[in-house]
Amino acid sequence: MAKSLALEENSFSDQFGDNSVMHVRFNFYPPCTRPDKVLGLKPHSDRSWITVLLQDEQVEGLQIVKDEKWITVPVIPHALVVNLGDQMQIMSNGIFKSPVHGVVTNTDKLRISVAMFNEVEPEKEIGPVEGLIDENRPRLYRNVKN
Ligand SMILES: O=C(O)CCC(=O)C(=O)O
Ligand SMILES: [Fe+2]
Repeated sequence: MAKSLALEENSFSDQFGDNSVMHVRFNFYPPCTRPDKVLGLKPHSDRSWITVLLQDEQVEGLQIVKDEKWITVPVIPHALVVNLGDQMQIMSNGIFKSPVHGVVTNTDKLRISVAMFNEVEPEKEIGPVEGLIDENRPRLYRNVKN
């Protein structure tokens, strides 16, 4: 990803710290009689730098905002969904986006997913890579900790 922006290969990974963390969350969405009223997971963006998601093989539910519209992420058996999070948006000074997404419920089927969040070391400050800040693209984010 760094190379695709003509940066040194380790420009982002240098910011991860020696003790970067991975959190894994198992999500269970029971069937719901009122999917029009009840969300499985409210709209959010992930704070990670990258999230790898194993969706339920049979039941759709994940939606993502693209061009101001909600679109359903299709279920592709044995495929992983790779999603960028806020830490990558910050380090890339807004070039890589951390999309807003959420999960809708289903009237008659339960749904399970497994999300793996890769995050920088908790006490490490991250910020936009210097090479991505210039007069045309000013610094969009201050330095922050996880
Ligand atoms: O269940 C899903 O497909 C998405 C889960 C998710 O966005 C999350 O755990 O942050
Ligand atoms: Fe998420």
